[in-house]
Amino acid sequence: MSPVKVFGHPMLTNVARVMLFLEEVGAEYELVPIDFVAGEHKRSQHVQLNPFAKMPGFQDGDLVLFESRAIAKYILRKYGGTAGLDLLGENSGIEELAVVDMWTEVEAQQYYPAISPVVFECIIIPFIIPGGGATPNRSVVDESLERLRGVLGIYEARLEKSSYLAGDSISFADLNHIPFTFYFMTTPYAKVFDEYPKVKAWWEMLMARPAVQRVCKHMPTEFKLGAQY
Ligand SMILES: N[C@@H](CCC(=O)N[C@@H](CS)C(=O)NCC(=O)O)C(=O)O
Repeated sequence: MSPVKVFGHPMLTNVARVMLFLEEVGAEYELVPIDFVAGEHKRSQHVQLNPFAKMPGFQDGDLVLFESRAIAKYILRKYGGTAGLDLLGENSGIEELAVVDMWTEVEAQQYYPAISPVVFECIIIPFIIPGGGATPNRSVVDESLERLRGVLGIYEARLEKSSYLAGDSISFADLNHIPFTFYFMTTPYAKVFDEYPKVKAWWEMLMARPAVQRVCKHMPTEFKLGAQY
């Protein structure tokens, strides 16, 4: 049977998220490149897969999905059992499952809104979006860093009690932090994490995972104006 297909560019955060979970479960997949600089994601062929004209698109036979976190859950439900990975906590009790769900929401509702403006201002707008080049908006960056410090303080307290956010085993909630944090760590503000030793150690544990390393090698750590990624 043909492998599942991921449509997008592997350097993009939400494409990387989907690839990460495919790599974690060891599933076979095909990455179908989309030239976003040329606006290929806005053309009808891609819009049939993702009506919001965003990446990734995802196809498994007749099933077409968009929204990277939902795709990632599908991947874990389809292949996680064979891989012996219960990252969603579905084989545990409803209490453990609820804790994974809670920290998964924290990533999407608290962490992502705090960290992403810094990544947008420092990397995505100046270097990746075609026609970029704008310098970072200082007040957006400062406000986001303040918000991020608030979130990281809560993570620090949590990680004093357990190795990972949802307990002593790694979960979906932890791994969802990879794509944006990876790029944040290439900004001049990476040292914010040094203020939170438990968070820093947790991040290093996540980065040491072979699947994470395989996906992150497609994500640049240096950015230049006019470079083709
Ligand atoms: N919530 C969506 C966000 C998708 C998204 O914004 N993808 C970005 C790449 S990481 C994109 O397609 N950007 C191109 C554009 O907005 O034109 C998801 O998680 O899949």
